Amino acid sequence: MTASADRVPRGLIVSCQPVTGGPMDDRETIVRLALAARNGGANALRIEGYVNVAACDLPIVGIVKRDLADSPVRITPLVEDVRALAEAGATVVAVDATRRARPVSIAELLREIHARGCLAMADIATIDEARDAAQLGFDIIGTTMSGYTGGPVPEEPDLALVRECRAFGKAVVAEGRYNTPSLAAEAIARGATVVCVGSAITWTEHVTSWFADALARKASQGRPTLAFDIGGTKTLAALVNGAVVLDQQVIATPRDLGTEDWFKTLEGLAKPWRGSYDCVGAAVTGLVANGRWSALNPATLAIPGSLPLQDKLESQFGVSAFICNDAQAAAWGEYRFGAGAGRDLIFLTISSGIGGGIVSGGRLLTGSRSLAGSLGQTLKAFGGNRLEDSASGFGMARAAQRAGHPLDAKDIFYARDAGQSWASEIVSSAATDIAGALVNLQILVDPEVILLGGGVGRNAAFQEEVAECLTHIDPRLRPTIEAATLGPISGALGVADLARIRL
Ligand SMILES: CC(=O)N[C@H](C=O)[C@@H](O)[C@H](O)[C@H](O)COP(=O)(O)O
Repeated sequence: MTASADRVPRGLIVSCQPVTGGPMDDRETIVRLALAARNGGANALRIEGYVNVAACDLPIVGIVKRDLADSPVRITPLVEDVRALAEAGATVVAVDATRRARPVSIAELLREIHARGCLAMADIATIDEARDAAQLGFDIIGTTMSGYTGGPVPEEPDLALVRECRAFGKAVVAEGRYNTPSLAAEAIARGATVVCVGSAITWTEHVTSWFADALARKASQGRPTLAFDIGGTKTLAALVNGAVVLDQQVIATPRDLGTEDWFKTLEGLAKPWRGSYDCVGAAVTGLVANGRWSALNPATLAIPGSLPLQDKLESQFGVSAFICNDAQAAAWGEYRFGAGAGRDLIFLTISSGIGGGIVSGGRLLTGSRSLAGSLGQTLKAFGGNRLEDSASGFGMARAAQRAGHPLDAKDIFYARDAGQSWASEIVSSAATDIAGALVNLQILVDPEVILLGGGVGRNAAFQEEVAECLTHIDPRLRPTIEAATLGPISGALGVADLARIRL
């Protein structure tokens, strides 16, 4: 271990930075917070302002915060800040090391930190910034700025970034939104050298608001939610209370997605219910990540670019909004109010396309990129077609077209029932593909039940064919298949419930 690594604090750093201008924002209170943190087991402190740094006796990560007119960089932006912190006795000097416009280069700040005999900590937001900092020669990388360089601040800490930062062989400080002991412990499990906690320990205002908000949310439960389900063909708007749809309207999905007119159309649908709801949820086809909506398969719905739908809905309706992939929302709907009834489940909708959602351990799994459960996008073979290309309603219609029968899925089923062999072959082939995918899902996720929804998925003949394929599978690997029960309202019920949980 190098001499500098020896001086890096371990365990817990407590950030003692009272809310600026708040009732605790004075030096005496900072010192009291610092002493209390030390008595509780903190090994070091993160302190803002060189005067405050001088007043405390634990190893200190010192910073100076400034609001500059021409740069968004706030943490220790100037060489004179580094100097003052070092003179005040900081062990570590932390600087904002994000790739944003700044008055002084990161390299210059780093030189000064080391020249003054302090350890240098880079407060970064991305893995590329971490790499830059490691290459420049910083001793410590902190995830401090993750979530704070634009867009809505996430609720969870960036544990994935902690793990990635380990690659550079530097000490890693997990910092930012480690608001519970178990999240802090998880950061250590992911390879953090030390965890820095601020708000949850020293921001009385924040901790108080967490409790106050939770109580207010509870008090508002039982109020209706405005829910949308925006699919490739239909858009449904509903006023929902728990499992009950109080009212609903359905229109063909307008193609001017994301335009002002389109938002006006949504507002028009919800007009009769104005004033009756206090949050809005939208279940949408395609990919939803960080409140933005984009297309996974533009053939289903051509969503223009990456749409900040969550924020837009919030400003359009003036209440808190939540958006989610439609199949994931439907999985949650079936779990809360439908055939899932509290069981670990996978919900698959097989209609014009194929979507899916996973609920495990009482949580909707969305995954790191919100792809979890998107079965239709899985490849049948590497470089080959997606499952959706062959086994969906559209896929079956394409196969029928190739066989000289330009019919949709519904008519293909009629033809099959009428004994047409070409139709039987198409249905069997789709059912076989789906059965294989279901076995793989069972092995990968091992749910108690897989629920089939959508026009094709709920077709009795299709379900029989799938069941027939599964009889050849080892019973230990064979999934339990049931029909979903909520039908076209599952996504709206699910997203309304998710929106309310987050409220
Ligand atoms: C982004 C930024 O300016 N973070 C600041 C850095 O000094 C502080 O406001 C945070 O409180 C500190 O990072 C600890 O994080 P949390 O309070 O979430 O435990």
